[in-house]
Amino acid sequence: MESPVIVAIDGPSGTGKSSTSKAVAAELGLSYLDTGAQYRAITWWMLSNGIDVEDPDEIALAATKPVIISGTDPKAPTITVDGADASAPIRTPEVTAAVSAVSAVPEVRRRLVDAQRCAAAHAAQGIVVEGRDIGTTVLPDATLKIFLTASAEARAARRNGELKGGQSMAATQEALVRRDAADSGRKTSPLIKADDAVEVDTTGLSLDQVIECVVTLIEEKRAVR
Ligand SMILES: Nc1ncnc2c1ncn2[C@@H]1O[C@H](COP(=O)(O)OP(=O)(O)OP(=O)(O)O)[C@@H](O)[C@H]1O
Ligand SMILES: Nc1ccn([C@H]2C[C@H](O)[C@@H](COP(=O)(O)O)O2)c(=O)n1
Repeated sequence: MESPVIVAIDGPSGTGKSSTSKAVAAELGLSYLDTGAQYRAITWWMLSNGIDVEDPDEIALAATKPVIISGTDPKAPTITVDGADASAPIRTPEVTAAVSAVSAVPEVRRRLVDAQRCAAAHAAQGIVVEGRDIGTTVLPDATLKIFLTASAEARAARRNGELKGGQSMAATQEALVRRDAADSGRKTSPLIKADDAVEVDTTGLSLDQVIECVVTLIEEKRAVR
């Protein structure tokens, strides 16, 4: 029997990882895992429980306390923390501002990477997993690795479209670039392209074109297995 297809999609913020991964997984009948949502969920728990998110030792001591569960249906992904729906609170500006610091703590990464590998191992039809270190660390034997990129200007414009004008383009771009620098500069599992990943620059592509490109790459891999 053919082994399930495992797709790793990494890249900086706003390159289209979530939108692409969900659509590709839904089209091909695969599971979907948003690992950024898990780092956001643990960050939300830390902020809600009075943990100093500037103190890596305090974060490390608390890292195993919250119970984080991700639902992997690409048409209705879910995330709960200690049984409560966390899908809205993990998207607040407070969580976005703190998530890079929390996700740089090795104890946080260890527990989430274990959960991510477990989800991939149990996906009977295969899975699309998106994040920052999926191809390099979490699933180094993935069937296909994609690294999405886009200019900082394009990414800021996309984000501002979501924020519906609440922030200037320059401020959005500055926040994106600062988060990328923190995620790329950390010691443990930094954001970096895996040597064997296919880089797709999405700057001049529509979302539908990116989805089509990734589906084609997966079909090509499947055809030669
Ligand atoms: N190729 C594209 N062209 C235009 N808009 C796009 C494209 N890809 C994604 N978008 C839009 O850009 C925004 C950000 O996309 P998405 O959330 O998928 O990015 P991401 O890489 O997962 O970001 P983050 O890492 O911050 O979660 C969304 O509003 C999405 O609809
Ligand atoms: N595999 C991952 C996924 C995410 N992170 C961290 C770094 C990001 O800034 C943050 C939020 O991710 P997003 O929801 O914007 O995709 O989570 C990570 O370190 N490793």
